[in-house]
Amino acid sequence: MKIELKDVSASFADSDAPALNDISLTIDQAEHVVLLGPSGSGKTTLLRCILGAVAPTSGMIRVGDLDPTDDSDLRALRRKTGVIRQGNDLVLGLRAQTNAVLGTAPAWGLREWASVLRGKVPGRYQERVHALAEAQGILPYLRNRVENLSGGQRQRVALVRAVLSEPQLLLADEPTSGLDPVTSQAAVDTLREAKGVTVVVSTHDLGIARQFSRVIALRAGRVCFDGPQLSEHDAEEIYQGTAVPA
Ligand SMILES: Nc1ncnc2c1ncn2[C@@H]1O[C@H](COP(=O)(O)OP(=O)(O)OP(=O)(O)O)[C@@H](O)[C@H]1O
Repeated sequence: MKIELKDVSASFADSDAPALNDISLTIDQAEHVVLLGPSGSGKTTLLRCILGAVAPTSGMIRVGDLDPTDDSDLRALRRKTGVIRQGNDLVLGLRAQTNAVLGTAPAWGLREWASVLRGKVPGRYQERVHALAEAQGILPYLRNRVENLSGGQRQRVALVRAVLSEPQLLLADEPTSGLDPVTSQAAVDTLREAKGVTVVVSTHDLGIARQFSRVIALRAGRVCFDGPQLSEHDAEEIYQGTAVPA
């Protein structure tokens, strides 16, 4: 899905400075993009605006032909989008494998619901859940309740859930936080393998950023870098605050 933002600003009631300040950018259908920027620079807010979870105070957003601020478009947008949130949002009390299939629920019939209620993975998802869980190193934990998993294991369950629903858009907010280098790379590989899917990943990890062909950096709610390759010098500017707002 193509993402277009034009003059988008967003503010929160209890903050003086806008979280996003006049952002205009286009992310093409099937493009893979990394969002960088210091803590508080607006990365999560930008992802939430694209998802329709935060309404901009001004400006225009289109995701495909959908308007995230329009309630009637929002359901369709959410169905087409896989999301990995910071701190994730798994359903406690359910097994990892049940959480992993929850993103596919809109497509379930009675048979799938019956499987899930018995704590099983519906037949048509079994092979893919197995493969994704194996790639993420969480196969041994699939039957565990998610509250008994480590933070990094939960993070990977959230990744499997997001990818399993075969979204047209993947929004991943710091999907590798809390992961060791090996599992972090496996998570990045899974995101990069999502061919034909528009992928937007926020991260603080410059090593991850360098694996993506486009980096968009924010500073104080503004785009301060938008380019294909991130040099040491660019990274220094982004984090020292000397990059000139676009
Ligand atoms: N729900 C909220 N209510 C009030 N202010 C908020 C809210 N969410 C974010 N903000 C503010 O908006 C600004 C941008 O926050 P945001 O979470 O988008 O930054 P970020 O770049 O994702 O940060 P981090 O890298 O620490 O996750 C910050 O100043 C933050 O305090």
